[in-house]
This record gives sequence, C-alpha cells and structure tokens, in this order.
Amino acid sequence: MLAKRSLLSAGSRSSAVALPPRVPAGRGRLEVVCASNAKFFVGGNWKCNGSVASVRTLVDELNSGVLNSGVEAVCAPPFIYIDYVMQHLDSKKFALAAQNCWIGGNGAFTGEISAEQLIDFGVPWVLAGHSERRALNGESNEFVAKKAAHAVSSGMSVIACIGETLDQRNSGSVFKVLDAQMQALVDEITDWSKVVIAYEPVWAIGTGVVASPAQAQEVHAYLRKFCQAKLGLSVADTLRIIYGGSVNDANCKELAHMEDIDGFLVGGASLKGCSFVTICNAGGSKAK
Ligand SMILES: O=C(CO)COP(=O)(O)O
Repeated sequence: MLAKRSLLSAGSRSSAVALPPRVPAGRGRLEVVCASNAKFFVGGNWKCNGSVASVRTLVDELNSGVLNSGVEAVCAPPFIYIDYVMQHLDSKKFALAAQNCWIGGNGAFTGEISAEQLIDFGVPWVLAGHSERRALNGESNEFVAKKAAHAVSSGMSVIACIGETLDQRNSGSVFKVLDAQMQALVDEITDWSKVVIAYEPVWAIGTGVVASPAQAQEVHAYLRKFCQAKLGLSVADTLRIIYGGSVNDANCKELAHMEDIDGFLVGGASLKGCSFVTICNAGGSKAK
C-alpha cells in the first residue's frame, strides 16, 4: 500500500491548487474531504494496436524494465494477444487486463467475451466504460455500470472509466456529467474494493492535450468527495482515482505529485516499454 497521505480540510486542499479555466464554480457542495490511501496504480491500454511482432517487442521491453516495488502495473492488450502476453510478460511486474467484457454471463452473445471466461482464463482486470466504447459502441452510463458490477460480482477487478467531452467542459457541465457517470456506478457496484476509477477527459485522450495537474487534481478531489458522500470515508480513502489522457514520460511526474492522483491509465505511451515503465515509476515516494 502507499504511505497514507494526510487528511486535509477542504480549505487547505483547494487553496494549494490554482483553479483551471472553464470549470464552473459552486461544485463544492460535498463538505468533507479525505485523501487517498492506496497503492499507485498504472494501467496500459494498448487499445486496438499491435501485431504479433510488435507485441513480442513490447513484452520484451516491459520485461527488461525495473519497476518501483510500490506500483501496481497492469497491461491491457487486445484480446487476441492476451494469451501470448500471459505466457511471456513478467507476472511479478505486470498484471493483465482485458479492454472490455460482456455485460452478463456466457450465452448467445456473438463476438462477446464474458467476465466468467476472463476469470477462467486467468485475467484479473477489465476496463469498463472507456470513452471510445461509450462513443463508438453507444455504451450508456447504465450499461457500463451493469457491466462493471457483473464483472466485479464474477470476481474481476474493474477499471471504470469516466470523463467529459470538450463541449461538456466548455458548457460548464463537467461535474454534472461526472455525477451521472459515477451515480450509475454507485447504484450497481456493491464491492468497491475491486474498483479503480479512471478519470479520462475525452478532450485529452490521444490529443496530446494533457489536463494540467490543477485541472486533474480538482476533478479527482471532487470525485473523492463524491465517493465519500455516497460510499463512506473508508471507500473514498482507499479508492484509487487515476488519470488518463495524453500521459507521457515527460508529464507524468508533475501529475503524480497531485494529492488525489493515484496513478494513470495510459494509451499511446503504453506502447513503448521504456515510457510505460517511466510512467509506472512516477509515483515515486507515493509508493512504500
Ligand atoms: O484512452 C486512454 C487510456 O485509456 C488515454 O490514451 P492516450 O494516453 O493515448 O491519450
């Protein structure tokens, strides 16, 4: 586990952070704030990238990297490469995730893979609700929440992804959007010890436009307050809230310094072994 960070009052936390532009005021309606108390978590989402040859190279690069002992690192290859990665990636350093699973159990669902099958195959983690699936596959908040809850109840750990679009940010509805995404998860998931929340603003994904540390911290602190109000202090305190969107080896350290950023979900930079290892190690002193 990470060394426990001190609990701060809402005032002392927010005064340390310069508010970013275009974020609406008046969201601080949840009063009590707590800090995270969990191991730094970094996921690599390989998305629909790679070939037999490039996956082999990436696995070799990852295996030769040296990770901080305190980091929990997870790689999410495309389904078709999971078997190879499972056989060859150093499981003492990296766990495996699937990028998606079906909303329920086995059955007549052509093209789907169930959480039960992933567990059967030895894959402990799964992503749910990545913005690309929300946008391209029409996955609603409720669908994502039901899928995440089913995966958790099947024994999987879930990286549940949320985040606003640029239009939503510009129109001042960031927290309304996040409230709806989070509330759907709160309504369905009963065991939060198996959940990591990935805040991935859509405008930062694959654009090279990373959220500023202050922007990300503001949202993460808000999400933690939301969880405290809905799920209680102990869940909020231990829940990992990780940031995703144009994280790379140059910007990860500054982001990792922020109090409520408990790790990263990495796309493009996770395809380069040395960059991903650098990002995994960005938690530095956050790890025991
Ligand atoms: O979508 C992401 C991770 O799930 C982030 O992607 P990039 O790191 O390429 O912006």
